[in-house]
Amino acid sequence: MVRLPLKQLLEDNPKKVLVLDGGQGTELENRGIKVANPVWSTIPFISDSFWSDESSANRKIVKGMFNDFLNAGAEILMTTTYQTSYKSVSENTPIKTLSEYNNLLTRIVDFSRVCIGEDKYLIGCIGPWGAHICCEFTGDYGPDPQSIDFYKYFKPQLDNFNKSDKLDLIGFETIPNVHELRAILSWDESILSKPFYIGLSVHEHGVLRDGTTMEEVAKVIKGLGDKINPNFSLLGINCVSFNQSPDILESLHQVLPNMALLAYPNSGEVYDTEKKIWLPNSDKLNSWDAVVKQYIGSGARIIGGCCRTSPNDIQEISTAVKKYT
Ligand code: MET
Ligand SMILES: [Zn+2]
Repeated sequence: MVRLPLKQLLEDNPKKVLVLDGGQGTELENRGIKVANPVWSTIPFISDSFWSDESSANRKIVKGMFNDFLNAGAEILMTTTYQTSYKSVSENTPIKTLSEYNNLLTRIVDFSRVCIGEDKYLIGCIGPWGAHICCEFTGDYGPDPQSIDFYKYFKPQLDNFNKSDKLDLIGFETIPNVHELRAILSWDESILSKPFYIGLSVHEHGVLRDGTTMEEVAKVIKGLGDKINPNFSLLGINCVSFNQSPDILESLHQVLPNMALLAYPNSGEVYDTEKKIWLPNSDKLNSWDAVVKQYIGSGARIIGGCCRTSPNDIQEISTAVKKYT
């Protein structure tokens, strides 16, 4: 095995902090792929030419993105499968059957693994239920969130990722709603058989997008006691406001001091989910150097960037991680 199992790497080296990549979806957009569509960054993989034509322009773009994140210092990278749920794909693309869907996911994972090589860690990225109706930044899951069948929504993607030996970790990203958090944490090893993390979508005032406090989040986790799935490896925040992210991570650390954390904020620009555009961040208060220092002090073990962060950001993160570990 070229890579130590990720959990072992983190446990055996308590000081090790892994540098994650940046916002793949927005980075693909910067490079000319139109991601503003219902399957978002899955779009380049939907066309047959991506797979049949080795010199396809989109193939070069995706490869180039991974390359630039690697050169910037990323040691753990994600598949661009944030909006690749079976529901989103089968409702919005010509891919309709479960077997075509599995073929798509397997091809994406295999391609991503080839792009990053055997020595880097690969995360199978899974967006929240809310992503398919654009509410991961409001957390508004409708009048009856407790009756949503989250497992039905996630199962096809999970089943595929669980089986993949090319993936080291499953990442549930941008989870904005406590019912969804509870659902994911209720799944045992028969449902989630690979190490996984949960990235919370947190409001700049420090509560989950649906208003749940970090104390309540901690209560959900502590309440599970030893029933918690042993594959639950890290908790953290992603796509949260850059400026507020150190305080938010610290508040999570305060309530869950023994939990390995991860943080990958967005650039601070604000996403308009209707128009699918980014509105500028008028005042960037901190540097990556300062932010990374605080994250590490708050127990972060994986640090990177989310939407609108680029290889340049990852380079700055990587420099800061080296400085503070
Ligand atoms: N990992 C995802 C991406 O960069 C996260 C999106 S958050 C809206 O595309
Ligand atoms: Zn993001």
